[in-house]
Amino acid sequence: MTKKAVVVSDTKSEMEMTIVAVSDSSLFRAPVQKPSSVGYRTISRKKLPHCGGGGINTWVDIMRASSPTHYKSNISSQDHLNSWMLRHPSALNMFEQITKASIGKQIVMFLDYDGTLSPIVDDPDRAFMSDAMRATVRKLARYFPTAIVSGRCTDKVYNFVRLAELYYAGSHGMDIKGPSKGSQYKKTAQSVLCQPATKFLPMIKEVYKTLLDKTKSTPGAKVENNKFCLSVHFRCVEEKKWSELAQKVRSVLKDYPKLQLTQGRMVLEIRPTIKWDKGKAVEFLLESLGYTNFTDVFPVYIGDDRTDEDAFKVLTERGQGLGILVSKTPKETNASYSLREPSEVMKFLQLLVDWKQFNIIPTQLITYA
Ligand SMILES: O=P(O)(O)OC[C@H]1O[C@H](O[C@H]2O[C@H](CO)[C@@H](O)[C@H](O)[C@H]2O)[C@H](O)[C@@H](O)[C@@H]1O
Repeated sequence: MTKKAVVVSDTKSEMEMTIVAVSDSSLFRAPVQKPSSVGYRTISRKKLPHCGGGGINTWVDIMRASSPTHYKSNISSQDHLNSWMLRHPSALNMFEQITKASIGKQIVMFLDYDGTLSPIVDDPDRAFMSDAMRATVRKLARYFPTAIVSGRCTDKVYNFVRLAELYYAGSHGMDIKGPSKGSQYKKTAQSVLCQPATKFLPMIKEVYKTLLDKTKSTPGAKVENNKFCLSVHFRCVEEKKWSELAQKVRSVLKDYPKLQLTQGRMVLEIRPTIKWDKGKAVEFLLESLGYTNFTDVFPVYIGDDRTDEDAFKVLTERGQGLGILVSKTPKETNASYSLREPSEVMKFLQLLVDWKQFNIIPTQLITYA
């Protein structure tokens, strides 16, 4: 059967309202149309070259690719955005279809933190979420089991979010904790639910100290200890120093083949080489919540970063629920939908609350068209 979905773009253009034909089964899947590689960031989320592999230039290219100012498109950026929006429509405009697809299923919410609940800022220690966002997430958790899935360590992200009723999967899912109080969805008295990388703790501590020492002479570089993983931030490092910084990180990691390097938004992330990521954390949490049956659950994952792609991919592969990428610019993604920024994430979460609380027909809520 074929349905028609109204896609309304944010931007003033001929694409403002487009009727797209989508089949029932493809509505919540990754887009059917294969994206042209022209103008897309082609640096994939694969691991960065380790000590042996890839020259220093490869590293710097990868660092550049994570900076929006370096993003270059061969086609007009407006056309590019419009075509991307057709394949990843705004979750606000698709709200009715999303809620319809969830009927008869329990929605479970997975929310990334940085760039999703809080705006990206220069100082990682000051990435606060607004009180309004906190109040919205609190309401959301009353109606739907809700988990924060973050690259930060669980304690740190908890200190930003400060909602005891949520699940937290910190360190890219390597430190999963259940609600400490106030959740009807709490399934067990245990607080720590899963820590698959415990044996790496001494190594991570050692590398943290070495990286602090090695990078202290690079102005603007910041090393963050996320317990089971580390972040080396280069957002505030002058571009001409990126190569030097990459070289320093590389020289430290060459002695630790059991650690791998991945990349986030202007950050190099160091983590154990275990087969565990945000996608695995989502699967673990769904099982912990008792949703082993594919037909009774509708997971929704919202995130902005490359590490969130592991979770989007899991949902796409399971053919379950949907992923929403938070981005203002076109990016290669496994997510089906998009939201432009944290303020839109808040609107979407509020729509879910209103829909559940007041049973309001979603179209009455949508004013974005
Ligand atoms: O999975 P997340 O919750 O998105 O965590 C990923 C990284 O987020 C933080 O860094 C990012 O946000 C900072 C504050 O806005 C920004 O300065 C930085 O450039 C971003 O990469 C966090 O500090 C990292 O440790 C996380 O790995």
